[in-house]
Amino acid sequence: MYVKICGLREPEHVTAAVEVGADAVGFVLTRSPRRITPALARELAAAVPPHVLTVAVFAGESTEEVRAVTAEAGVRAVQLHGDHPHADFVALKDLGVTLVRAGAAAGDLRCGAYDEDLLIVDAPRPGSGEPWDWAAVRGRPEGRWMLAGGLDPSNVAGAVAAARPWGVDVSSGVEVAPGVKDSGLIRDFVAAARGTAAG
Ligand SMILES: O=C(O)c1ccccc1N[C@@H]1O[C@H](COP(=O)(O)O)[C@@H](O)[C@H]1O
Repeated sequence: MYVKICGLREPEHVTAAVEVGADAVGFVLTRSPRRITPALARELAAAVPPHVLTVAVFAGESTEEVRAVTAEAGVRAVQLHGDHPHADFVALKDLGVTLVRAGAAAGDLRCGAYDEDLLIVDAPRPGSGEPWDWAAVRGRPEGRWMLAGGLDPSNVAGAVAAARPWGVDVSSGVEVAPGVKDSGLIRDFVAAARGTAAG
């Protein structure tokens, strides 16, 4: 089970995510209580070992802005929310980073349909922490896709059983307040997602 922890802002939480075995860590570079500067993202990404993917999260910015900010942040993947056309993903191919397409369950659910490398199937309002009907997508997405939206340590195992994703992505569910992560919740989430939780 691939696990991405998103919206990280503090070195201690990046370290916690890496230590408990997260596969990817996300930095939000778009409008959000979790937004950080490209310079801080670069600093945080520099401490992440190469086997963990560093992801910059955008929502609706132009490809020119995505390109410039990604270079400044020094990350290895770009995650695009919003109604980006296929052409935007094609235009970003030469960045040489992993491209992640994120959207609600209403869109095209085939990973690769837009030349992306990974797909995230999310709630209608990304980063809101609102659960949705995860079971409704079971059997529909194809390829390397992550389930997101309202996941937390207490519900992720059930969500995985219901939707059968390749991976999971979380932000709000490992926070004690909007934008404030908790290392214990990060640990619990990764364990629960992989079915290794105690008790
Ligand atoms: O986390 C944010 O603030 C955010 C803002 C804008 C676009 C995407 C954002 N995060 C993504 O939303 C989901 C997590 O949602 P939740 O908070 O766990 O319900 C995930 O894909 C994040 O990468």
